[in-house]
Amino acid sequence: MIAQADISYNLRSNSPLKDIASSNVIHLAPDAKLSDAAAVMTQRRISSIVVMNDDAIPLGIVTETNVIAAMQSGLSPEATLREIMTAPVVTVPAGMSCLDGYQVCLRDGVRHMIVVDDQNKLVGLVSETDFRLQFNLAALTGRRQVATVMSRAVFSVSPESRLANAMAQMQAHHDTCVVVVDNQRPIGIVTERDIVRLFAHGTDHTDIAVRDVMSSPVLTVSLDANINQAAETMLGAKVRHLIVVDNDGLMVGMIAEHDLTNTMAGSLLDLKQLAEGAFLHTLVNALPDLVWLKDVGGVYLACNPRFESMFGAREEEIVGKTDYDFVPQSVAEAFLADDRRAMKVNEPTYIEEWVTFADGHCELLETIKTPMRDSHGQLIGVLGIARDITERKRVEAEIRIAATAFESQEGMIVTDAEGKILRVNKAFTATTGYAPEEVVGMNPSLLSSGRHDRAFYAAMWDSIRQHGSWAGEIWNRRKNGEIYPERLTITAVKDDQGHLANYVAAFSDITNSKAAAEEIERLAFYDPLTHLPNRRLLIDRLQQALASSTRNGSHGALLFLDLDHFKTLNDTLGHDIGDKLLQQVAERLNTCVREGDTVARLGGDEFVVMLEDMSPQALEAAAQAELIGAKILNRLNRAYRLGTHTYHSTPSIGITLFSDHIHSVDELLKQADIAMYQAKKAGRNTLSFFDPEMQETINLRAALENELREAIAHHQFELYYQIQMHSSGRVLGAEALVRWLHPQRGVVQPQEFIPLAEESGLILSLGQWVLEAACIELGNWRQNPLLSALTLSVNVSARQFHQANFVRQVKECVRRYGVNPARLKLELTESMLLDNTDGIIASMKELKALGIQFSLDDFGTGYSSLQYLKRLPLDQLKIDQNFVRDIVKDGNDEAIVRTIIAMAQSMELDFIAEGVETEEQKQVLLSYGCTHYQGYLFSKPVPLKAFQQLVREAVEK
Ligand SMILES: Nc1nc2c(ncn2[C@@H]2O[C@@H]3COP(=O)(O)O[C@H]4[C@@H](O)[C@H](n5cnc6c(=O)[nH]c(N)nc65)O[C@@H]4COP(=O)(O)O[C@H]3[C@H]2O)c(=O)[nH]1
Repeated sequence: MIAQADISYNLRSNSPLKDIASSNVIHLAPDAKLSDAAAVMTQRRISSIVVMNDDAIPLGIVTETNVIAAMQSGLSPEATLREIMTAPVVTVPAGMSCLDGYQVCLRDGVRHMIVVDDQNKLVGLVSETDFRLQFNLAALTGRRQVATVMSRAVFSVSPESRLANAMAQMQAHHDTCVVVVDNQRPIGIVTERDIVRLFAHGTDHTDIAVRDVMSSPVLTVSLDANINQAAETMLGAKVRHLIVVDNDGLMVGMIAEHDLTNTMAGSLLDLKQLAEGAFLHTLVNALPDLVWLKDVGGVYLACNPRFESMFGAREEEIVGKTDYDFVPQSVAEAFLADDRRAMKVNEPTYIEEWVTFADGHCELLETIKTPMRDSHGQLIGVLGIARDITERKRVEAEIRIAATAFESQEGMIVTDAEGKILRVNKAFTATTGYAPEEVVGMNPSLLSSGRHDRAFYAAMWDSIRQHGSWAGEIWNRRKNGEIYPERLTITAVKDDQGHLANYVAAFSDITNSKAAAEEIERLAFYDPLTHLPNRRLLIDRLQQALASSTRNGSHGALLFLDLDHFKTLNDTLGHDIGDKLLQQVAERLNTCVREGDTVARLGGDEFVVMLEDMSPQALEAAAQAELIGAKILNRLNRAYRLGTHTYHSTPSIGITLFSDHIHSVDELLKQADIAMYQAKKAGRNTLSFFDPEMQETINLRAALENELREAIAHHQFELYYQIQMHSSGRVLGAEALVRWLHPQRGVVQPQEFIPLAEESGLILSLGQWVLEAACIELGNWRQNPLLSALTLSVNVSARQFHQANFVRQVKECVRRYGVNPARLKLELTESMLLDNTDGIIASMKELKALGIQFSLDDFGTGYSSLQYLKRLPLDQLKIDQNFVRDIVKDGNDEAIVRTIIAMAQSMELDFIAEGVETEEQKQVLLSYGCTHYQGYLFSKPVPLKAFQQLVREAVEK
């Protein structure tokens, strides 16, 4: 236990030597004489003299012992100090602690210590007394009795003994004094100082009795006195030896100053060692690190509690064992290999290793293995200290990851809570042009482009405050002044206490992606040829316009434009020229409307102009729309320069108004389209407003188309037969005419559905059905003598004939139903023969080769030239009923009929007049040589049975 009071000794023992060294050092030059030294010692009552050169460097020391040794060896008093001094002398630095200094004294067996400065120059001299006084060790060891410290083997002489003899004894025993006793009672003492004094006075010492030189009376101290008292006595009498006597005054020993100091200092050192031991023990046990010591053979010598937890065993269970007793063999071998390496390289070795503890958890340990040696330098084992660095490594890894993430492709800014920039990354510099040192400490607002108003930033900071982050697109400014768009995310970062600590901003320059997005938008929403909004964008805007007109009650208008005869331009001058016209039309349209209005191209030659914010009054709005429509008509009517061509184009414009959500976008577009169609019908190059009645017609048509589709699917058709007669009353054959047996409406005439079937394409399946039905019937006729010689004419529509597989269809029918091909007559119309003439002729020839006949219907209504007709492999011309109808009254028609007949005759074609209703007509025709007739005069088209009856009646006549 260290008493509070002892701490002061401790502190004093730590004070530097220069504090206790006496600076008033008696010194002589090395050339000084032995006699000088003895004289100085005697005069000044000192026991040593420092021998020093002119530079104040101590060269040696001359003590009383040196002087006496010189005397005994017979050296002349004239001998120099260089010859007798102790050299080299023990010097210690002035900054060394008193305790350490004293330990040097003990180690080197010297009683004086020369203290030097950095340049090795003399600072002072420290004696044992100085140490003792400094340490003030009396209090520490005051209770110890003199008996425990004194030396019992005291050399003593009788008063009559010769001094020479006494000196020889002193030298032999390395004693500094000899006690003169008389019957064991100390009566005097002869010290080195006494002898030196004699020498200084030049007294011959060889034959003097000690009684004559001894100091007397002698100072004694009793056996049971404590050393404190002994020390005080010595100090008071300025002596260095006390004779210890028993209660009877008989000498039992001697105590020297050296004994006192040594004892006291020894106590102090013990104390220090004790304290150091306790300190080390506490330290090692309190350490969070694992600490252990193994001998060279790997046997545990010690460990701390933390280490105990690794093996799950107490220190006493670990000591004396090896790693093999606690961990798997491979691990033990690895541990020992590290130990051996540390011992081999003889310096601390660092190892990082994952270690599994007894309780199963793992730690990453950073282990330092240090070879340990004893005070003689002998290797005694390995000291291990291991620290858990699991968390540190994790944090390091996180930091590394964070650092890597920080240096990402995105620009990063980290600010403090006040918004001052703390860090930026390389991507930041690459994007903004600012080096880190230019922005650290600044506010990120230095990047502001000026494109956003206060409200924008206020909303941004509101979001960060409320939700902890903000993300969006922002315009910023680079160092070179260029403004660029970036996608920015700002996140507020809080510390462990939840206080705002930083803001982290991550951004990427989206100049390129924005341009790409704009390009994509352009492609998605704009027509690449004219750069006008396309249908999608128009629909989008129309929806918005509808919503806003509903809100504010204003009208809007849709103008649907179609360029008249655009197809002809394309076909004649080519698509490039057509495209040029479209581009110029687009430009002109744009000049006709206001900023907020939309000009769109739907495709082909169709444009739509959408006008907004027109009058809430329908009539007024219509007038406004008409005005714009007229303006457009006017502009588009002006001549176009298309390459080298000057071209005139006219549009047909349909207009419809809108003011609320009653009509959908699609309905409105359809209305405008219908109106445009009306304009076309009205002669083109005009504008027409949408007429609801027309829409009704169109709706009906649409309904009819659906019904027709159904009818085809469910075979709601029947063939009627109109008889064809010879002027002789002989039946020639019939024309098959289709009828729709409508479930509600009854028999529907072909005029009501054939044109629609043609337009919608349904004519293909309908035509196929007719052909098959006709062939089935013709097949049946073949077996019937009444009918087998008759010809059946079947109407074939243009679209039907142009089908690639039409010839095959006909052949297949003829084959399947056993038709005599010569009895099948296909009726073609003149108009259908205008396109792809060569293809048609080829098909006709192929069918004709089978024996199938061809009749040209409606002859005379078209523009067929004789030249052209001559190329067709026809069998018959049909004189259209329009000419027959008025043949009796109209000279014109009569002339036409005669011409047709003449043509047919010249081409050696058969000919038949249709629509013959009266006997008169028949007679006129007959007078021109026309002997074949079809018409109500003979019969209307009738169902099969009725037709057969007709034939029967005709035969019977
Ligand atoms: N006023 C009057 N009319 C007469 C007289 N004689 C005949 N007709 C009518 O004139 C039309 C003659 O047929 P088309 O010119 O081929 O004209 C046909 C033909 O172009 C077409 N058509 C009829 N059936 C078919 C068919 O199966 N396929 C195709 N593609 N078209 C057909 O429908 C048109 C009309 O057929 P329908 O209504 O049956 O009308 C028939 C017939 O009833 C007459 O003396 N006076």
